[in-house]
Amino acid sequence: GASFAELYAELCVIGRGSFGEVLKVRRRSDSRTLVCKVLSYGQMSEKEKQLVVSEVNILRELKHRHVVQYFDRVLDKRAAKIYIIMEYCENGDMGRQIKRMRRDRSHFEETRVWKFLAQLLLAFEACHNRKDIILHRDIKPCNIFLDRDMNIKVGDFGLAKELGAESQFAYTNVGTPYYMSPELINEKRYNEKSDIWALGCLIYEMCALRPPFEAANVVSLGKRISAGRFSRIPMRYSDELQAVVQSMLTLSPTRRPSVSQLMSLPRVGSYVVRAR
Ligand SMILES: CNC(=O)c1c(C)[nH]c(/C=C2\C(=O)Nc3ccc(Cl)cc32)c1C
Repeated sequence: GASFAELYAELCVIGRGSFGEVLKVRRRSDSRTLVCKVLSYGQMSEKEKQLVVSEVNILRELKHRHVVQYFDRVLDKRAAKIYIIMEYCENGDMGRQIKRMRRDRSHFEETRVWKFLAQLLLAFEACHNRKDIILHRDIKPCNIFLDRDMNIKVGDFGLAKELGAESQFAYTNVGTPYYMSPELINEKRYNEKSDIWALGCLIYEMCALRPPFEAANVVSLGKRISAGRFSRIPMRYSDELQAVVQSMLTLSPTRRPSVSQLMSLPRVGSYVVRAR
């Protein structure tokens, strides 16, 4: 088939992940601006290659307005690279937005935080309802993207997640696992409720512009998370929002609300726009 360069014009590098680069590209056929994740699989084991193939196949099936849309993939056997073409999100990642808010001493309006929560829950609902999908499990601000209207688009970090786990890759995910849930610290299995914990950390960070649990190193971070104490989100936000964040940061996974319980909250429901 046609090569990557024949189909897409490379515009610039807009991100570097632990797995490769994220390029801004223009599709030659219709001049649409898209994004391309370049994965070099030269050093991958057979198992990792299989993981990439299965991840991409899952990506292709998942179509949801709050999940980053997958468009195409191009394999370059000679260069041992796979190009994954996805939707361009003009407002970049949430991590960058939060940094900008902090720098400008600004903040997200409460209504926008509720809207983000509703959109993230819709994306999770789409993922959770497809038991087979392992897309999320690495929810953090830099994996959440925003389109030109500031709508949430959950990234496809499944690739990085699987590759990073056991690959010889310089898995440069040096970030501190701020959103690690208590059950993960106690080596329990990861489950949907671990996503709810991470979602609670994310919503908390959108309000406080810093994560609920911080520490100098992973060990003391683990202790703080297991203790489960964190300060209230800033007073400009309602007790209702504080209560929802508090419920998602419940230490016991079984007592943490599920996606559907959170979606049934009246304040959340008012922001849930159901596809017709
Ligand atoms: C400074 N960063 C940016 O401006 C930026 C913008 C405008 N978009 C992005 C990233 C993506 C983007 O726009 N679409 C994406 C789809 C998948 C993945 Cl893993 C990343 C992206 C970034 C990192």
